[in-house]
Amino acid sequence: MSARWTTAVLDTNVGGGLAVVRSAEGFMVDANGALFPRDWFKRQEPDIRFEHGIGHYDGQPVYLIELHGAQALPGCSWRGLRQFMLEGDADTYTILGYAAQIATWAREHRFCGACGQPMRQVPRERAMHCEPCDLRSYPRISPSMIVLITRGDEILLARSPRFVTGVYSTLAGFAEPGESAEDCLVREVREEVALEVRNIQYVGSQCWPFPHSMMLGFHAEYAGGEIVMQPDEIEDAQWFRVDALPPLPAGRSIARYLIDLYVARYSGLAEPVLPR
Ligand SMILES: NC(=O)C1=CN([C@@H]2O[C@H](COP(=O)(O)OP(=O)(O)OC[C@H]3O[C@@H](n4cnc5c(N)ncnc54)[C@H](O)[C@@H]3O)[C@@H](O)[C@H]2O)C=CC1
Ligand SMILES: [Mg+2]
Ligand SMILES: [Zn+2]
Repeated sequence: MSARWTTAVLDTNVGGGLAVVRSAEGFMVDANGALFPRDWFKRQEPDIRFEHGIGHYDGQPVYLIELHGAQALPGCSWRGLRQFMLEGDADTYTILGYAAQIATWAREHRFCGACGQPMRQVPRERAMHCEPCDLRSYPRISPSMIVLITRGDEILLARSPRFVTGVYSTLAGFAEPGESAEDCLVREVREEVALEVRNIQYVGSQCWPFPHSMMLGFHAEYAGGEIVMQPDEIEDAQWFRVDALPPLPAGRSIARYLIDLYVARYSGLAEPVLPR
């Protein structure tokens, strides 16, 4: 959230406001950015799959419009959410991150998981509803733990084969049913590098809309064991001295924040601010 952006469930039958436009190719942008006058956009006869009213930006209603295909409009192009995370301003990224999660959920909950019938948007609530089953589906959020493990002037960083070449990051993993956040953290650390940790401290959280994680960030101290890398998941894991770190994750990630925070505290520098 920011001071300028608040989420809301808006009536799509009311005209006006702004639109963010999404397709499988990402979000539509032109020279003015990713927010379009909604009535103007609808006059371009887009092939709309669905529409949700998602919030207010500077008091103006904002709608998400999802298209069937990546139609080209003059002067417009498509840009992925990751690019906005890396390069966009914080407000635009927050709005599009939220829109992307609503779009993912709306696209994946068109039919009831119990009976297979089409679901309908519930007015004034962010939910899809199956009438015969009286079943509601809400946007999915997946809790994920992320932890920086330290050993004095060394920190543990690892590479997944999915990462950008050369980049090392903190360990992370999705919570399973039946686990506390701390249980999950201990299990993930054992699975990925076979180490034991102690003094688990919660640091802060971050929404990570790729596609719907809620990152819970922790710091933990090394307690024992030798690194054994999990096949397929972990390509490399090493202890790095705080003054000799490898290429790190993007500045807006909580992974980077956890690393920067520890390095700042260890070196007596000013502490960074957790990006939202
Ligand atoms: N914001 C940040 O700084 C960072 C965010 N992340 C995010 O954290 C999340 C977890 O990290 P990973 O190491 O990839 O997870 P992980 O260590 O649990 O392994 C991924 C595996 O978990 C399973 N999985 C996928 N979606 C799931 C879900 N919703 N619930 C339970 N299991 C699921 C799949 O088998 C997948 O291959 C990812 O979304 C990743 O993008 C990871 C590192 C940094
Ligand atoms: Mg992992
Ligand atoms: Zn049903």
